[in-house]
Amino acid sequence: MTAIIPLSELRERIDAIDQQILQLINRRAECAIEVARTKMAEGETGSFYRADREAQVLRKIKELNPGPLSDHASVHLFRELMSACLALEKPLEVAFLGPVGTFTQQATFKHFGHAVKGIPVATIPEIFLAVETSHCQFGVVPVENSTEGVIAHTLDRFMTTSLQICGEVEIRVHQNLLGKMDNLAAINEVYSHQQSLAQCRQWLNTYLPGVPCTAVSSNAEAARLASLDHNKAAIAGLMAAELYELNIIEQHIEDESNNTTRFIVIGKQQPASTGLDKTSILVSTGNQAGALHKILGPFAEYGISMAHIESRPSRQGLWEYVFFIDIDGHRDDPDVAKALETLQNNVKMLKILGSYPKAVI
Ligand SMILES: C=C(O[C@@H]1C=C(C(=O)O)C=C[C@H]1O)C(=O)O
Repeated sequence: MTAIIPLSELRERIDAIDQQILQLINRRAECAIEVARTKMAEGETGSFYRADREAQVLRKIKELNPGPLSDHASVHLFRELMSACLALEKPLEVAFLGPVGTFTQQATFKHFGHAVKGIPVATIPEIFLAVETSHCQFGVVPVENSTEGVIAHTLDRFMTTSLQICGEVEIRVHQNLLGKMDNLAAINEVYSHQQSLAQCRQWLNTYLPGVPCTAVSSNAEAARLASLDHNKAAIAGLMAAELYELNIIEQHIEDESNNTTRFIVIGKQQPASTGLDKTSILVSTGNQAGALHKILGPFAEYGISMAHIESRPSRQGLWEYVFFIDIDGHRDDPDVAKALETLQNNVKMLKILGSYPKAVI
């Protein structure tokens, strides 16, 4: 058995290591400041943030991590370190679906770290607008939920925007029943966003049968309303419980245990290829026979996997549809480029919504 080391000695060791870490992270910060100066000298005017470089840094940390810290913990520490280094220049401004306390805010911090300046915005179209008009450099919007499917508002906005998808984030969504009361019997109404109500439908039918459920603009708004009335409950994340000082009446009330929401980052940047990327496209075929075959053919020909396909009404001709498709790879990767070129000739319209690194954390 190894000898027990006295606590005082261990604390001395930790203090000495902390000093070294502090010096090293500040040396790293100085490098990041130099990177910004170099980028400026090369004529960069926009943000110094680079989605592709950040993904590569985090992947390297995962690869090199010797333990005992988990990969997850190491990557999160470095996520925050990079975020703080980047903010030395000027914190990034990122619009998210507000108010504060939403899952979209959680996704924003998960992707960019906590040194960003998150700007809560009321609706999904307004998030697009904030980035289009350069009020914010990036925006974060929900795009699909594993229980409830796609978020139509987000997909529809892609038909007209010139913004690019620059990243993706996934959040395991746990729903909770929150309120000022301390038992279910006191509840005469439940507020939440319609997606969250849908994710908890069975639970609500079982434990609060007959209690009216009212859809509001966000989970955080539901929590705010619940904080005003002792008989109203909200379904929301734990961040909202803390923010609006609500009791957690019941945790994890989502019907599906793997309930996950995927968010995307929108901006004006086009991240470079990292070797582990995704490309999202929008395709319209017109109302012709064999349309789907014409879309899928080029991907099969060049051996490209498709991660997702979703159809939405085009809003132009009756029964005309557009397809939102996610494929593996970057638009600059040779096989992807060839497949997209072939596809372009097969369809009425092809819009590349963005190539971006696959989520690392
Ligand atoms: C330092 C750079 O700029 C930013 C800061 C990074 C970092 O701290 O590692 C990484 C990518 C950029 O968001 C860079 O481009 O390398």
